[in-house]
Amino acid sequence: AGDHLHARDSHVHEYLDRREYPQVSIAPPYRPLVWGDLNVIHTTDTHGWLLGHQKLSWAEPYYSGDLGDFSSFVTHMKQIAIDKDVDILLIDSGDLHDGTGLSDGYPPGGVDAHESNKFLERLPYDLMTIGNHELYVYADTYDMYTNFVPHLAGRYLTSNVNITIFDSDGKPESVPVGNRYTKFTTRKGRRITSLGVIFNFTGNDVNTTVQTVEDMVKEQWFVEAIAEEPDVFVLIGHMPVSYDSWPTVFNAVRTVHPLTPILIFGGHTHIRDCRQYDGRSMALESGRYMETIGWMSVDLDAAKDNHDNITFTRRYLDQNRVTYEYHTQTSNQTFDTDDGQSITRGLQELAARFDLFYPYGTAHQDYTMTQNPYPSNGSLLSLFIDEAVPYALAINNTRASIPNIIIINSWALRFDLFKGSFTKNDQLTIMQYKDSFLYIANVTSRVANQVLPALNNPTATKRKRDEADVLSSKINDNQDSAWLGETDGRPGVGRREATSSNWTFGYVTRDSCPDADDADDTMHTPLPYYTSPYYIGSSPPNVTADTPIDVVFLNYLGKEIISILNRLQKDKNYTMNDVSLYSPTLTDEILGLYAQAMWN
Ligand SMILES: Nc1ccn([C@@H]2O[C@H](COP(=O)(O)O)[C@@H](O)[C@H]2O)c(=O)n1
Repeated sequence: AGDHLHARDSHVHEYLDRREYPQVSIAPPYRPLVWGDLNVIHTTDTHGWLLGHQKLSWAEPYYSGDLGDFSSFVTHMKQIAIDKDVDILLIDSGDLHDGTGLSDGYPPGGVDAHESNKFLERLPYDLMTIGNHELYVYADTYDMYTNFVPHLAGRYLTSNVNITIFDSDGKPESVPVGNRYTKFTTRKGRRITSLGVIFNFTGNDVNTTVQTVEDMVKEQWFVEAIAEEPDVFVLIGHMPVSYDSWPTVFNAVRTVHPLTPILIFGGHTHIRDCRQYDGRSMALESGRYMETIGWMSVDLDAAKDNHDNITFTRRYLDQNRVTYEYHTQTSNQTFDTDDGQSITRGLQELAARFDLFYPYGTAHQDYTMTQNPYPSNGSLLSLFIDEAVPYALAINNTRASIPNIIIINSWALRFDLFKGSFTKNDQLTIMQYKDSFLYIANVTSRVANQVLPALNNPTATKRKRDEADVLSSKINDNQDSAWLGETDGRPGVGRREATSSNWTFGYVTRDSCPDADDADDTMHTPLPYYTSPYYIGSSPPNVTADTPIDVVFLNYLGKEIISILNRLQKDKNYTMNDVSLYSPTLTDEILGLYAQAMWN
């Protein structure tokens, strides 16, 4: 234990020294940002990645900035805006929870992201909104409502999300988590009206409410909020800018104000994306996990008193110090602000306090979500469902000798696993949900083996697959297809390790705004991308068709499994009463148990 603590402390100090000088060479942006008279820096789906990406497999070094660096960047950009005498806003589109040890590695009795959010409070956000990950667990929403939202002083917007709170007599009251809308005036005197909208999310916890976007725009408060014409509408939301409900909000505003400029900042699908719903609007989505910082600029003064299309620019910045120093014309010596450095130190201390450097073992290769096909040796999904879950669930389990099939949703896995030390933080970046494994006993192997194909069948999984297809088609749209030719016939091609010859790997975006190929701030070669099924399962046991086996699944999938079983057979009507807990082991413990046993 002494060695471990020593290693942990030296890790903190090494980190603080090392980060200013990236260990590998990374390419800088290739041209300055274009500024307008209103400019916006945008984050979304940060999911606790406040220390950025610290691994060396490509393209991780491109996202190696941390929230302290980002804070310094924002401070410099605000000063540049003052020097240029223009406006600048800082906006976030939600999903602060669920993603790394900083948000999810809290000790028993803690609340997800309570500590990591204290660092976000120190950034000068002008507008923020709520994501679905703020709504899976009531305690998280309540923590946002009580502790986080007040810091935004009326600018945390939840136009269609309520929380039910209880007074001392237990009397419930449903209230907006933040404000439904806000109106404010910028430093340069521009009048802005803002809303904060979430997509039609249905997985929220009891005592939280999500109103559909279609119903929201019919509300009297909405009609009144948009009635007065501002200089510009800035609509933010945890809602994808493509293939979702932004047009409903946009059209509701446009009907009343045919010419008012509209800026939209979306999120949720974790991609770089852009749309223009008309010539006087732009909608931007800025990726995920502190990989991407979005930039939008607009010339509003030129849009006054005419019907012309408005000039917008947008850019997807890689989140690293080289990017930040390039755009602020600073150096390693002049870049850091005191507050930025204090945020970095505080995050490192939090990581040490949560014991996030605790090593479970050493991985001898990378396992990826999308850079290797599923199934394959390099696929994280294969490692998880074929090896890690069967191993971890068999520990101290009296049912381990009964044949089973284990089914999970592949999106429960959230990030790649990289070669090298596998720590508590790595475990939580890959699988942070505290979902449990349930089972239904005595399903014949014949029926059990049909469950997975039926779940992945297009009719049964229409809604989920629609989402998945939209996402993967967007990702494919947004990836240069060049690598397909390059890697064809080399299915095991893995994530590249950092060497001088491959340092340009990263995002290659093609979005749906003008100059569609021109929005990435740094030029890259794309990494491989493979799609995988939404549901995956362990190998079926080698037993006869009428052998009774256990169907094991994540609690997240309970209702779907029951309804599929009832479609596949008519001998028994399954209900939740047939479901029991399979193992006390939760999803966020699986990989640590496996690594401890297999990677030491
Ligand atoms: N307890 C949970 C909650 C969610 N999931 C999975 O995460 C997906 C949502 O994440 P986004 O970042 O896309 O909002 C959801 O579709 C589930 O697959 C889970 O497994 N367990």
